[in-house]
Amino acid sequence: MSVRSESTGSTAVGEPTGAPPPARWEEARARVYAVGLAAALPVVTRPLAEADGHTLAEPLTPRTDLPAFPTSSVDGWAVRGPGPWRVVGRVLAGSAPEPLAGDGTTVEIATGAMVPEGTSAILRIEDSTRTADGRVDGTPRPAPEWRPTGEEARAGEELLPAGTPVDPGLIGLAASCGHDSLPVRRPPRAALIVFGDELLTTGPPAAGRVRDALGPAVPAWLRRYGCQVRPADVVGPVADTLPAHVAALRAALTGADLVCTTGGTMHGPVDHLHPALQALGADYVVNTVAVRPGFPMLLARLVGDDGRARFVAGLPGNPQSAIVALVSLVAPLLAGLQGRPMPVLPSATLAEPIRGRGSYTHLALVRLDAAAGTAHPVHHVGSAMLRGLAGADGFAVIRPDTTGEAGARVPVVPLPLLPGERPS
Ligand SMILES: Nc1nc2c(c(=O)[nH]1)N[C@H]1C(S)=C(S)[C@@H](COP(=O)(O)OP(=O)(O)OC[C@H]3O[C@@H](n4cnc5c(N)ncnc54)[C@H](O)[C@@H]3O)O[C@H]1N2
Ligand code: MOO
Repeated sequence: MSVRSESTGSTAVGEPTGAPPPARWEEARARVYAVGLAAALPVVTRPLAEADGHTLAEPLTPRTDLPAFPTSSVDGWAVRGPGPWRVVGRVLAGSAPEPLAGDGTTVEIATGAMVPEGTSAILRIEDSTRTADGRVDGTPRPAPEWRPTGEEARAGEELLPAGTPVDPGLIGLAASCGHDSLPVRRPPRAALIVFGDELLTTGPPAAGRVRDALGPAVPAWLRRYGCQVRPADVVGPVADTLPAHVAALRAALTGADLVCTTGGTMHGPVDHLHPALQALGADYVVNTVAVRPGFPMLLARLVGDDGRARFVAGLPGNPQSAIVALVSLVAPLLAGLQGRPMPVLPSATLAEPIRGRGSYTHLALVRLDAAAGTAHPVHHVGSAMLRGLAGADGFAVIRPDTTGEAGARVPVVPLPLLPGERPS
């Protein structure tokens, strides 16, 4: 069975004669997002405390009005009619009070307590005095001191759409809406296979051998995109033979929704990824992208025995190119698999010029100045280097057939960094 491709046309640079042309960068992203969404992960029900990092599979709606009952926002006196008021009781948070039956009566009320029916105002404790005969007196402030039913939301109102990432803010809101659990799409399970006999997994590079920089880093990036990656799912370096490639892919595909591989994406003497995908009967979703660096990146799809799609993302061996492939293809694929919207790219103003790469998109590492809204090119950005990337926030997108002039507004593909990881 041969590997089929969704694109057609003439030969690309670095590809064997007869290979289809590389996909345009935007088009490749749109295509992988669409296939990811079509293969969106199953919906499961998770208790709130275990839902962080999942994705809402249905809109979030409150089970009741919010608040569900009129709620005092102060400690004070719920009064009825004009004062002074005779104290007839007390209502604390957590109980359903009797109505205030007669004018001139009051109950002591705590913050968060349900306001008794018949209440005309709430007088703050600090604004109140006592008359000689023990009645409460004072002037309620003009603004209401309680939160009316439904002030925050109405029962059944859509608060957040399906596809929203579940974060601690959403979890708190869901709890206040009365939910015990949520219908969510589970996080994607990812695996990594590192190819390359020249790679060392420990010690300094020497004698023609380099350190595997991707085996330790890619799982951490994948986790930032919401994937679960167990240590046992990181495999390699796998021997540079076709049977070893096929066996490693087959094993990884049994448990993972997405298998990333590094290296071997070209057609050199020990590049076995393409023949291995062919042996497994995979379809190409994308096979090479008109982007520099990262051109030989690919995404292939296999259908499992259960009828569900699994994906193989071929990340080029050059380390920076591998990360370009992650932000270019893997990020939109994972968004689709999780049923999330296509990531919207922020834009920034180039502080310095960045050259174009002819008919290819150029992804150029930049540092962002959030306050100024500017992007600053970094140094040491060769595709074999990681020095520039380790100090960058993301990649400026220099579109095909353009030059990034200083002052131009360009999209930026962010690295999935956590707050505080690039202090200025
Ligand atoms: N004839 C052509 N050769 C190459 C072309 C081309 O267009 N025509 N493109 C170059 C580009 S661009 C890239 S990117 C690489 C991609 O090649 P592979 O994906 O097949 O990767 P490898 O050949 O296995 O390795 C390339 C390079 O990266 C180093 N490497 C690999 N894995 C790791 C790792 N885990 N950690 C650190 N470094 C790694 C490897 O030692 C090589 O130096 O192809 C070009 N060739
Ligand atoms: O495009 Mo390669 O991916 O430059 O290093």
